Amino acid sequence: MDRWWEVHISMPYAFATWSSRTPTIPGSYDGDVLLIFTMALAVILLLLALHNRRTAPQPANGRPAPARVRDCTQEGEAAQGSLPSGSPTAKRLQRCPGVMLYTLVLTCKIGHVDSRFSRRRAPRPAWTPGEAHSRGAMQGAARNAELQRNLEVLKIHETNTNRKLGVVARRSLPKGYRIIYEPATFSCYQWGSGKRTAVEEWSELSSEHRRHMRLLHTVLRKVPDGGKDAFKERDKRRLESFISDYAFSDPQRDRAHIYELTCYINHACSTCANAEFWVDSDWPNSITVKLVRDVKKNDEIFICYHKPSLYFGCALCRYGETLRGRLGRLLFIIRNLSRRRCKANANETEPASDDAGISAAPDSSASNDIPSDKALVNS
Ligand SMILES: C[S@@+](CC[C@H](N)C(=O)[O-])C[C@H]1O[C@@H](n2cnc3c(N)ncnc32)[C@H](O)[C@@H]1O
Repeated sequence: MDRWWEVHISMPYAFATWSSRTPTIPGSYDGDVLLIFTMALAVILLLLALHNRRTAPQPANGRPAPARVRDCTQEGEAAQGSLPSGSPTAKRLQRCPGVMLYTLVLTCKIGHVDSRFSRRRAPRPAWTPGEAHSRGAMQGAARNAELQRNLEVLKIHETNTNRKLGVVARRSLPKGYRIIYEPATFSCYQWGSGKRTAVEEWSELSSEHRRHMRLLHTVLRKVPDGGKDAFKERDKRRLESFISDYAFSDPQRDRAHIYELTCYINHACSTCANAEFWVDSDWPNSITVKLVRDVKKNDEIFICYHKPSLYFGCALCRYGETLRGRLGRLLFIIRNLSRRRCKANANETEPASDDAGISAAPDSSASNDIPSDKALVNS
């Protein structure tokens, strides 16, 4: 087969792409099965290719096989017909770039996803938005009261999934209930107008305000505190990526706004989301979040992000999840399993501790990332 190596590369990818677009049934694991199958297929093909290379017939004169460097110089000759197309060297040549390229692509793909997880995580803050307010003392009493009202019914909590933190209901709430009303803590131009002003706006904040935002969002701790001059290209990218991940746009789809509590609500598709939001077009661009169905105590709140380029898809039915999202989830499960095993070994003799008592947090059987006393619960 002349284009043998192309089959190696394209087949698993075609399958993986197809599987990532296949809609999944809510609550089923067929997406994971397809992914595992795809990866297994890829590994089998790779092993077959390596096996074929090893078992390729040796030259009759018993001399050792020529080195790959030599093979590669002979590639041109083979292509020009000076080597017989059926010779072992020519066959090996056909396989070598395919296998190498295939391994490279697969490694890059997996490595890319893995790097998101292997980055050293900043320690979780032991604060609540309420506490941060009182520490920062940058907001008026009215704003504090509003935030307090939000926190009476909601809390930020570890979800024990690859979604990390999420917002959970403290008690049962009826459909139509306004769970959040809060003004933006940070605004800038990010989309629409084509200009990005995140760095300028960040630099113009008072140091008290920046400190407050750092307390709220661990990601921002790596962003320099000083003025614009202190910003390197990497810091600028970090700030802009934070805005892209966490900000809500105003109705004009122009300015981006960061909210203290709403920023922690995770995404579900418009069919599965149990809440909806809207942003006021005028300053201070407050956001309102309202329930569109009844929720029980400890249910996680989901809104639809309405963003076109999401890779993670719906948290409940997984609609829109891409291959990257699936691999991310798979890696989280693998890492969590190994972490649980390590913890179990370490605590073999110690009595099991009572966890946060959040029964409905998704996958609550899995180990908690942060100790319960440090969970972001405003009790
Ligand atoms: C606005 S933040 C939500 C808070 C976030 N979970 C945290 O711990 O900071 C958006 C980020 O949460 C994660 N996320 C939100 N919804 C998700 C979902 N359905 N599945 C996986 N990850 C999700 C993604 O990493 C996304 O970039």
